[in-house]
Amino acid sequence: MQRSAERIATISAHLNPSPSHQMEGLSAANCRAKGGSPGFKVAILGAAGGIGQPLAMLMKMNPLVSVLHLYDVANSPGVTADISHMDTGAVVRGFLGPQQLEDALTGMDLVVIPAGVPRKPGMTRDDLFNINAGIVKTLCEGIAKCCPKAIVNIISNPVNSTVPIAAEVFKMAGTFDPRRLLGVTMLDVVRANTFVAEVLGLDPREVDVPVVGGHAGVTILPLLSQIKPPCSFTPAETEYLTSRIQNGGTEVVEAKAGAGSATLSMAYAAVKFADACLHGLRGDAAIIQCAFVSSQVTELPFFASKVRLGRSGVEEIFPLGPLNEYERTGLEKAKKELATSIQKGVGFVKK
Ligand SMILES: NC(=O)c1ccc[n+]([C@@H]2O[C@H](COP(=O)([O-])OP(=O)(O)OC[C@H]3O[C@@H](n4cnc5c(N)ncnc54)[C@H](O)[C@@H]3O)[C@@H](O)[C@H]2O)c1
Ligand SMILES: O=C(O)C[C@H](O)C(=O)O
Repeated sequence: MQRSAERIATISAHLNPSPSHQMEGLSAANCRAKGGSPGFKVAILGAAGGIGQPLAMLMKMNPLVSVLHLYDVANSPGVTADISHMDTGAVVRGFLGPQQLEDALTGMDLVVIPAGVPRKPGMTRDDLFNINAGIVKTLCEGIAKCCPKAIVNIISNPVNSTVPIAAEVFKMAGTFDPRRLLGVTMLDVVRANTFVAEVLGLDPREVDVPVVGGHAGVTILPLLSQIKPPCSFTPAETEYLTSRIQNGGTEVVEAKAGAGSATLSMAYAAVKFADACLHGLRGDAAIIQCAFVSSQVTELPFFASKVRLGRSGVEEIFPLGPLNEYERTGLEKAKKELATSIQKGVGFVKK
């Protein structure tokens, strides 16, 4: 946790304020502010995108954030100018293009990565691999160099491969700490809570569905037998809910009809997850969320399950707990597909 001491000067430096900001000798650079509130430094890579923009807005509203760096290869100055006018505590700085990546990353406590292309109807997440693998690799090389101790939240798809890519990059750089690398599967939990609450006639805020495995199709495995509050489902309800949760992303991709994939619900989920990471970093007790992490819960090197977040990132990984027959069958299918996706990510960096 660090105190920001250069609040206004940096806003001005990075946004190139227009003359209207500099009337009568007073510019943002010589206002009297001494510093921002104490908190964490967070970077968003891909901050001008469909997820990046609402994510940046929500992170600017988070009282745990003192400095917010918005990096993209396009349009980050405009998004930064816009977000920086919000009267919340975090200082916002914008960074544009690869030559500013290192400045964007230096000193960060948490880096959130939604950079990359989204799906169009008819595509799988794996169809994004060819473009997004290289993007995530480059960004992670920057993290290894400039903020190797940062917690990294990977949103870019296919998460089942991009997280292994990040791990390999960090291993090659000698900076890999498995506790600090987390694939964001929070949207699956958010969807599961919503859909289950609909079926049961409950408030979604009172429902907690563990979702394990990974983040694509059959690798998304909701454990309906372990929901809180404890409830039972008919076989038809189990089938409907599992299928809807596994295909929630495709539901949005088809509804957007070529205009991208989930952005607003994802920004909400990303901020919920990033906030949990920040509470963990602050040392708050019992911060537990599902995430796709380096894991020994199964024989696979990466797996999503409930984890406890703390000052070092992932401090405990919980076992899957008792599964029913339906979930055990789902787990075998999930592991088979996950193994291929993980290997594809590892191979991409090693080749
Ligand atoms: N994990 C999840 O649950 C989840 C949910 C939704 C979307 N996603 C994924 O998130 C990614 C982004 O989705 P979106 O809808 O925001 O896409 P988008 O196209 O709207 O935005 C992506 C942004 O990334 C930027 N970008 C491209 N290359 C970059 C680079 N090298 N460095 C920095 N920024 C770069 C683009 O300029 C753009 O602003 C996609 O891969 C999508 O599949 C994941
Ligand atoms: O479905 C997608 O391609 C985006 C994301 O992974 C989602 O689950 O919404």
